[in-house]
Amino acid sequence: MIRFENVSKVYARGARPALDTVSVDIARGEFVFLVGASGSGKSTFLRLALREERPTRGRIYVAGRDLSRLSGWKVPSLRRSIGMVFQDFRLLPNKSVYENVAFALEVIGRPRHVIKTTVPEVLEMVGLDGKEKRRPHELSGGEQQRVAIARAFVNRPPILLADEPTGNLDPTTSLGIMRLLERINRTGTTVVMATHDDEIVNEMRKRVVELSGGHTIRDDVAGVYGERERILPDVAASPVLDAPGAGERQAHRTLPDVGDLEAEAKAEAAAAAEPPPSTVTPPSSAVPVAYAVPAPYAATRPVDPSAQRPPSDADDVVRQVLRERAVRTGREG
Ligand SMILES: Nc1ncnc2c1ncn2[C@@H]1O[C@H](COP(=O)(O)OP(=O)(O)OP(=O)(O)O)[C@@H](O)[C@H]1O
Repeated sequence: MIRFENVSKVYARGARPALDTVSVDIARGEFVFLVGASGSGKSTFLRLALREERPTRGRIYVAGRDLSRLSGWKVPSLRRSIGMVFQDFRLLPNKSVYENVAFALEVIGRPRHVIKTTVPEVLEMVGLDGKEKRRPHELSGGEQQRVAIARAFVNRPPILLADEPTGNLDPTTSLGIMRLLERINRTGTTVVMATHDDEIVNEMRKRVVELSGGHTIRDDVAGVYGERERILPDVAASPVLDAPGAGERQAHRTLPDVGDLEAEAKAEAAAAAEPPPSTVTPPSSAVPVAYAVPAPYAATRPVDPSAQRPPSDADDVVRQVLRERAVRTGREG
């Protein structure tokens, strides 16, 4: 479905390649995490697949098309076969939830009666029925991302690309978003997600392609985020020892059943109402285990200011979680 053959990308003459001889083959229906430090080439990979950028060398095939032979007028048709989700949601601020999703169908000329039936269906699928009339600023971050996913998926593209879709969300909300992406993947859609989020990658156990300095340094069928499997092969699979401090974080994460939108919505609401993490006592069964493991790499991408909305209790919790993560990352690194 997506095939990179010895692909290199050099943005400016003399610059280090953003991607260097990368070969990756992603089959129809796969779910793939693209991980790597900031600047390793993840977004470049996604932009090349979207034909937003052209490779300097190598061949790229997407949804049966050889992108090197794709003439300009066929690019919109390629893009219709790819849904794209971003960290900062990129919703139209003056349009309602319904209009944001409908817009994606209007621009490709779908008839009004199709839009009228399709939009409510997809909004129900992402758990936003009842919120059709709200504007983006009247939604939580998780809800805004659900709108963005609905918009990306409403045309039922065979491929969904997501660039840090949980980067602005707290852990519980992120899990709800992951469940949604997983559900979309189960409909047969190929999902490729660039992320820094070690918890999510470790939890999902999907294929992991790791980039470093533009090179592919790892391609694991059911991988974890960082180096731990190679360092501590015996403990890496243990849920309690899954990550340094995982016990503390576990106290904030209620894992809803797959497909249970109501439970996911409740979990998000509970996360927003929860006191900051530092005031929560971890359950005795989840006592954090102290062992020295190098941090894989820091989540260095800053929260995008364009994604900001009026402050709420949920924002306070998110800020607190991000602060704590930053402190923890600094301590481990
Ligand atoms: N438009 C551009 N012009 C010049 N250089 C670029 C451009 N986009 C990216 N780069 C460079 O290419 C390299 C890879 O960047 P890329 O954005 O693909 O990394 P990334 O892994 O997505 O990083 P992050 O996790 O921070 O988003 C970096 O060195 C970056 O500075």
